[in-house]
Amino acid sequence: MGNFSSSAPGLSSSACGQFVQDIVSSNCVVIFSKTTCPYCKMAKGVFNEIGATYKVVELDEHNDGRRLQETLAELTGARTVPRVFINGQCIGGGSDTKQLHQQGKLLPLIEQCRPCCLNMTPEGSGNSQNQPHQ
Ligand SMILES: N[C@@H](CCC(=O)N[C@@H](CS)C(=O)NCC(=O)O)C(=O)O
Ligand code: FES
Repeated sequence: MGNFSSSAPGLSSSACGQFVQDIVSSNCVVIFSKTTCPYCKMAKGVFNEIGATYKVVELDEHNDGRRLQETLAELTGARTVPRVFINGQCIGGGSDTKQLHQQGKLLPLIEQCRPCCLNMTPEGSGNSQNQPHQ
């Protein structure tokens, strides 16, 4: 038939919710982003600066990007990108990320993630002694 791309849903909205939950619970930092978005670049830049690894979902390259954006709007109260999650919690967008960093509050949030999920770069002074949990 060939017409299944017109309106056929990819992920259902509950599957989108599950997708988001899975990603944010298995990665310390997750950025839902669009490749062309300067605010998204700003958010990534902040995490690059502090040497934290992060998982990126580029909504403009994802088959279900629009649906995921709706899901994120429902979950976080804003349908803008980026939507940044640390340790399963949405901390807001790009400006919020930058502001938390300027206030010195971003790193403590990342440090609350389990150390096994935290990949700090070794060059970071004094931050290389994360003790693994048993
Ligand atoms: N202050 C917000 C601004 C984010 C924002 O305005 N994003 C716009 C694009 S630049 C957006 O997502 N618009 C809705 C859309 O693209 O669907 C932040 O820093 O995250
Ligand atoms: S600046 Fe345009 S998509 Fe974010």
